[in-house]
Amino acid sequence: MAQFIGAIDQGTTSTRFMIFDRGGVEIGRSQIEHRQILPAAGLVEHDAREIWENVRKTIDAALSGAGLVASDLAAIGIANQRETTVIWDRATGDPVAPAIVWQDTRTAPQLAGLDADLLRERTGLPPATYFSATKARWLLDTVTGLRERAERGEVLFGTMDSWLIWNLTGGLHLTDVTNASRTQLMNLATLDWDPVLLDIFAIPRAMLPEIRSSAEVYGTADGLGVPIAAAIGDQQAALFGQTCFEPGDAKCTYGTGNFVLLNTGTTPVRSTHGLLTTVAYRFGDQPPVFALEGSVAASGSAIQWLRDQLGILESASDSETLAGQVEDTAGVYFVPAFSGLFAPYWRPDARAAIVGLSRYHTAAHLTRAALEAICYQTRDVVVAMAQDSGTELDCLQVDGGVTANALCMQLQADILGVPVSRPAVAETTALGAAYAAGLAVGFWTSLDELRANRHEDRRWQPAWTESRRTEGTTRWRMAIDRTLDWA
Ligand SMILES: Nc1ncnc2c1ncn2[C@@H]1O[C@H](COP(=O)(O)OP(=O)(O)O)[C@@H](O)[C@H]1O
Ligand SMILES: O=P(O)(O)OC[C@H](O)CO
Repeated sequence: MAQFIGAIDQGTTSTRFMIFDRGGVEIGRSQIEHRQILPAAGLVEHDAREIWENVRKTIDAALSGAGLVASDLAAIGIANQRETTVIWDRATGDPVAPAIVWQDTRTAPQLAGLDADLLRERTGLPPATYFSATKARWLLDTVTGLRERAERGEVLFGTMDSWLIWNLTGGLHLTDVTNASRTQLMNLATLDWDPVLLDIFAIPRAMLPEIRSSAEVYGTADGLGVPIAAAIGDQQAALFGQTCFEPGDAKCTYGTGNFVLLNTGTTPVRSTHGLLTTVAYRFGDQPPVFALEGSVAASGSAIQWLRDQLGILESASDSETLAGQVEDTAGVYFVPAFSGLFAPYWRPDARAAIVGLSRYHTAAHLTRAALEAICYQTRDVVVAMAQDSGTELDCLQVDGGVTANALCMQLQADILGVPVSRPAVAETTALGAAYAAGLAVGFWTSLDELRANRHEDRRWQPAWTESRRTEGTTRWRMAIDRTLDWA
């Protein structure tokens, strides 16, 4: 059998292809950033064609960089940014419009009048611009003739997993259950498209992909001859890559946003504190495993904003050096509600605010406030999770781009009041997709094998006093209040 597994990690800011061996050790990688298309305030788009080209380029580059060929891969798994919506022409394969990214808030007017209780009951999700349903509807209502073409089955809807599977396999139209659970069109009880939801959002069923499990052979990648054996939303993939296989296991991934997921086992737990109920993974015909999720829209993107829009950082990693020049934020709080506030607040009317500024403050204070914001937002969802599930974390397992920032991880332990643990393989999203694909083709045969692959790289202990933490969280909450009722 081939000795390696490949994983596509198609994220919000970049696309990676990673190659792992049986011990979960990285053997090769390639990564390409794609354009963030920001046509107006609140609008975030991607070029799906560019993303597909980057997938092809990263596969080729990672293989050649590692001195391997496609036949060295036993399978490929896909992890992807979720909710981002692509509609493409079935005959030509061309996207009909730019992909609408999960952070995009253009569909806020659609939220008025939606039945929140019905949506939460059927989908585990509140009404929000975040999910795919309003985005697909917006395209169908806005692109001339698109609705009629969708009803005739001439155009297809998909999240990034579907778009990539379609292109990789030369025309299979599939999604996995974790991605489908983020469209707001799938019923959590039946794990199928729900006719009532399709009616509410006016989505023709003819354009929807078939829902499959997260780990099974869907088809073979054209030109590579390698089975595509997993598709899983990137946050669920990170949960899997962190080996959070038992109810009560949780992780936080810090990328463009923050995403805390708690494995709740085979029974979905309904949130009353602003969290999402979502599918964590489903393997073949085994029962699905569910998760509670706290999704935070902007975390690493606040660092990108300081870099790209304000120009006060050369690179994201400079944030650690700059913020380290000051002892604290000297009373500054930065709430990066660029896309409104997601969990646990769900306030599309919120917009970002920086409060507490005086002439004394410098770029260092602002950058430190951005790092603290990443951590306060995680704390907000961890607190909601404890209220919903009764699970008090004794340690937070972390991964994602921002965890390279040791100062930020120390602040996270300080603000949370529990230790923070980073694994040796920080690319847990790609690793989770690789694990799922490897299990599907028998490359790995048990979860214990995967558990044995996890090693801690570094642990941060809380250093703040309880009173400093209380003061910080109280002021943070006051800053949150100042962002509301704005958009
Ligand atoms: N050293 C760092 N300190 C703070 N933020 C960082 C650092 N390195 C990367 N980031 C942030 O992490 C994000 C990229 O992380 P990644 O896991 O690749 O995200 P995604 O999967 O959303 O594309 C970017 O928003 C970037 O600003
Ligand atoms: O691409 P990431 O890592 O920012 O994750 C995005 C999430 O999947 C959005 O729900």
